[in-house]
Order: sequence, then structure tokens, then C-alpha cells
Amino acid sequence: MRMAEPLLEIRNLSKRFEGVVALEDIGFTVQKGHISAVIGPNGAGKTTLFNLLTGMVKPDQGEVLLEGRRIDRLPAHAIARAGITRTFQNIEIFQNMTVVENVMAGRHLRTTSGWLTSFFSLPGRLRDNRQAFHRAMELLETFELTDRAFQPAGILPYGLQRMVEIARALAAEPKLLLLDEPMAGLNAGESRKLAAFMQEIRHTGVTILFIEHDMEMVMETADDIVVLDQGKMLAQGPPAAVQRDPRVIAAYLGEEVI
Ligand SMILES: Nc1ncnc2c1ncn2[C@@H]1O[C@H](COP(=O)(O)OP(=O)(O)OP(=O)(O)O)[C@@H](O)[C@H]1O
Repeated sequence: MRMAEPLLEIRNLSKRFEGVVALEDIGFTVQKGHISAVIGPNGAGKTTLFNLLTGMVKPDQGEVLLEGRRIDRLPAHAIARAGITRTFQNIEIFQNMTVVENVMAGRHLRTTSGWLTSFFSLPGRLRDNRQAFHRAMELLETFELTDRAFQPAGILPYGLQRMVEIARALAAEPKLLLLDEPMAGLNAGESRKLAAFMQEIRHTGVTILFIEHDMEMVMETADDIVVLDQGKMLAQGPPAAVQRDPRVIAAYLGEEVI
């Protein structure tokens, strides 16, 4: 039988900020088609990990491979093109643009026309725009936002703005979607809905890695959990195993989950 293929491989990844060790010798893999969670106490290095994976910050040491290809030295836009997009802890959308324009903005990574083509060939640009619009509307349908498409994104309630941000990250057609605390600020109903959307996204072939503090959601949603503590890897495994791991209990979960 063929072994499950890793989409992402992280090897010996380290990062310091002026003497502060943010990550030290991190190594784990993310399997294709999985929903994997990164958990850990404040300051564990979770956001730094996402910044390294997306090229916003460069590692001091280590390697990141996407489908076997090194991406850790690529600039952020090239990593996005290679197939990793993200959302942020604090929602970052264009408040004054409409919902559909926000999602289309995520698509522009994928459009075939470079600036030269755009300049000389209006038909190419129009075709790209039509495709981007069509795809954006499809994504809005997935997130039940069709009736909000032409409203300014800034007037949407917080929970819906989060969905717009995720739709925008998906518009670039990533292989790996990184969500930084997607449930933060959502009520219980919205969190459940997002968990269901995450399952739908996974079924379209997009692998998900998400940072989350809401342990109930992590236990329900993740196939696999990576635990960080003070920049170090504590454990990786399926939720039930991680929950029982004495190092994890001692360092982090404590009586919250057990
Ligand atoms: N740009 C930076 N400059 C200096 N120190 C930084 C920088 N970014 C992160 N750090 C430090 O690196 C460590 C890890 O921070 P990081 O934000 O990655 O943790 P986290 O697990 O995401 O925390 P939280 O759950 O609070 O978001 C912390 O000690 C933090 O202060």
C-alpha cells in the first residue's frame, strides 16, 4: 500500500529575534488532505511558524519543503504562488471594498496576465477579471455570503468578515491554507459553522493547518495536532494521543481538557 504523502515537511527550523528563541529545531510533516492544528501557550512560537512558512520572516536554520520542493528561501509572493496562503490573527480585509472585490483580490496571484500583458492586452485582463469574479462568487456561495457580495466588507459582522478573509485566501487556489486562530472572536454557532466549512474546504483538496486556542474545536476538527511550547516541539499526533501525552499535560493542557 502507498504511504500517505506529506504535503509539507519542516526540518530543523529555528528562529531567534535578538536573543529571544522563538523557534528551536522544529520538525514535523503535514499530510495531504489533513486538517492539522498547531497549539501551544502564548509565546510558544505559533505565529512565528506561520510567518516562516509564508516567507514573511526568514529562518536562521532549517528547511521547509512543499511537495518535496524547498521553499524556505523564496520571497513571500513566490511562496503564495507555490501554494501556501493564510489568514491573520487580526482580520485583514479591505474594509471599503465590496465583499466580492476582497475575494477577487486574493485571486490575482493566479491570474495569467503579468503587468506587461495587462498593459498591452486589455482582453487578457478582462478575461482574468471575469474568471476571478466567477471564482469569487463560487467561494462566496460556499461560505453562504452570496447575498453580501456587493456590500462593503467593513459593514459585515466580525464573524462574516472572518469568512471573507478565508474566502480571499482560498481564491489564490492554495494547496495549503494557514488559518491563524480562525475561531477567535466567533460565537459558538459561528465556530461550529466554520468547522463545517473547514471540512468542506478539505474535501475540495485543500490541506489546512490552523492555530487555535479553543481546545474543544481543535479536538473536534483536527486529524492531527502539533504542540509547541517555548519554541520547542513537544508532540505531534492524533488528538486522542496528544491529549494523553504526559509532556503535553504538564506543559499546557492541564485540567483544561483532561
Ligand atoms: N518580530 C519579533 N521581534 C522580536 N521578538 C519576536 C518577534 N516575533 C515574535 N517574537 C517573540 O518570539 C516568541 C514567539 O512569539 P509568537 O508570536 O510566535 O508566539 P505565539 O505562540 O504565536 O503566541 P500567541 O499565542 O500569544 O499569539 C515570543 O517570545 C515573542 O515575543
